[in-house]
Amino acid sequence: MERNGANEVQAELDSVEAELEVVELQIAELLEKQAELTSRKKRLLRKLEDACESAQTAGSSSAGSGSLSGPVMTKQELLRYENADFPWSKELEQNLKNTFQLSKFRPLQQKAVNLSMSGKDLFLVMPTGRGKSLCYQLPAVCSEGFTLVVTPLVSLMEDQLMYLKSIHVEAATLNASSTKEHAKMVLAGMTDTKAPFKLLYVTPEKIAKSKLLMSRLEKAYNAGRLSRIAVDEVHCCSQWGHDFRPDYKLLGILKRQFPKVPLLGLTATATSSVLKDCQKILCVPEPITLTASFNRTNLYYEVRFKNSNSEESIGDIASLIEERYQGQSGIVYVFSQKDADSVSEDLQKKGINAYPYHANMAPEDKSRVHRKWSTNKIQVVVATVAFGMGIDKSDVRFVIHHTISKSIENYYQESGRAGRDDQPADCIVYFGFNDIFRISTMVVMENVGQKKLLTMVEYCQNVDRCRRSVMAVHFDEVWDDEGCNEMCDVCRHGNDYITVDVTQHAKDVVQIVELASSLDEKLTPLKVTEAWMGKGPAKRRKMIQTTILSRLEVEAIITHLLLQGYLSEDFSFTPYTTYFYLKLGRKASLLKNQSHSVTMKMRKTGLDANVVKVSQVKTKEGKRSGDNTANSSVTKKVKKDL
Ligand SMILES: Nc1ncnc2c1ncn2[C@@H]1O[C@H](COP(=O)(O)OP(=O)(O)OP(=O)(O)O)[C@@H](O)[C@H]1O
Ligand SMILES: [Mg+2]
Ligand SMILES: [Zn+2]
Repeated sequence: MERNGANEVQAELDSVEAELEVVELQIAELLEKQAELTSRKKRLLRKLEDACESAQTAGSSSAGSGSLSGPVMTKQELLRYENADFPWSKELEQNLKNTFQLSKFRPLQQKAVNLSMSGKDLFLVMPTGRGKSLCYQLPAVCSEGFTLVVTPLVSLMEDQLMYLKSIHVEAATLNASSTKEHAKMVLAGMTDTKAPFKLLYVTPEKIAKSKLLMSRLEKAYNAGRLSRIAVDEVHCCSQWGHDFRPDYKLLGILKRQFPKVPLLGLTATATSSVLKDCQKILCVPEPITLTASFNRTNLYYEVRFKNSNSEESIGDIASLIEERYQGQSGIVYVFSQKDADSVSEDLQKKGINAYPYHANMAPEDKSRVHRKWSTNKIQVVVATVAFGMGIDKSDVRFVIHHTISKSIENYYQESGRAGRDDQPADCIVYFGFNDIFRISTMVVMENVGQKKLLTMVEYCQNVDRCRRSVMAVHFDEVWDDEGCNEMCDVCRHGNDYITVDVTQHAKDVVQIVELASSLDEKLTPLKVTEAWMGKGPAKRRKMIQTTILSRLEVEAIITHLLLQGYLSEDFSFTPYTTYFYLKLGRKASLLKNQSHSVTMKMRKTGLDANVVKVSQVKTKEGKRSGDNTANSSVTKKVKKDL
């Protein structure tokens, strides 16, 4: 009797505990939702504030030219720097036209130049290819003495020197490959009143390691000849940035030793927390931050599904290049050096003038490919991310990602090589299921590697928000959906989505993973996919619910479950490789709750009434059909199974 009583109590206790677990997860979900809403609220308040302020100063601030911040000046005060009535304005104007041969400033350039000419410390965040270099080159030409420019790569330096030489601006460089005589000449030139150069480019290593350089800089400083310090790619200071370089950490010495020299930090991608970190590292007390809108209006963003069959995606890329970009210049970014070689070979076989580029090539081969591509003798460079910083070809009409990037920042930067001439250009990413895990195991050691990768996956998987708005939120920018102008696949193909209930699918997949774990087995995403599709061992098939969905659909749903936390990653290390397995995520137990449902937004194209419609978002017809666009084909078949 007593024993029975104890059993009953135990059973009730178990059930209460299970229920409690579900409640706790629901609380966690709500807290997540609260955080998201709070951040949206903050953004909207900022937007409102901006709107009120610009209404007060009607007409004086140009829309879309970016936002400003900084403790030293109010927005009102900053407006004055947009003007051309400074003592140096005439000289700037003349040099802009005659030396740089540019007809007018681009948004924010004039303000940045004026602020720097006034001796202010400045962080300039401006999308790649917008013309950050001019913001220190022009002041350099119009100031006494010289500007010290810190650049992370020698190739970047050489490009700039070549360009400056072509417009007859004197510039010099000091790096590891400088000869003794050259270095001697440059060091002497730093205090020469005849000013043999206006810009001196150095690597951060030089500052960190060369006492001689520091002592000459000090002399130049005391003689009033060090007019400005520019730190290019300033995000390299911060470990949170996407391109951390240890030597940048030591650059604080510059501001500490030369406090009166204005410093200008430049970057294309830095969130406010990265900038704060850079500010601390560089010892700049109160910089003004100018942030140009990240929005590159001439770029069309698109995501396409990549089939696990690589032949198919190469064929797709080849016909795109042949049909849409005939005779036009472009880049295909790939995951690895091996991929660079094989993809370019495949494209060559299909008659496309493509060449590989990766870090492991001999330096002369790399520069030959770069040169030939720059002069249009090669149409397509098939490259790893080694082909990155400093690529400044203005007429790149397409950047195709054969594999997703490892973060949104990286994607923004890489795709941003397109359309620097402001003419229309396309940024297309091929989104493949297996690539997620290839990259995942590569970034496993990085602090926030997984989190960043998942934001990229979210960008690709998403079909219910403008691609630009996804980036804007990521870059902390206030976003207005009209800013896209149908220049992304989501906006262009109409806002015609439905929400599909995938609860039963989620339960089936979770059951597969659960079963494996009860048998002490780990499943890779590929194994989960195959098991669910009924391709696993016959004995196992009887114990699970298999599906008739297509591979792409299965992959889309598993990706969704991973992004939503019903599944999560489980790494395993061997001396040779890292394995990615799927395990139950923190939300998996929510599925035990009868009332819990999992939904997924999908494009409506081709759907009929069999689909479980939870809510129909909008029904505007798209301008083009979106068949090759991510998720469209998924929805077509989900209906069969639902
Ligand atoms: N006011 C302007 N009008 C027209 N073209 C300009 C203007 N300012 C700069 N450019 C051109 O824009 C191109 C890109 O400039 P720059 O290399 O400075 O970009 P960036 O912002 O430093 O990009 P990245 O982040 O890739 O380094 C150059 O070819 C430059 O000549
Ligand atoms: Mg630059
Ligand atoms: Zn859009």
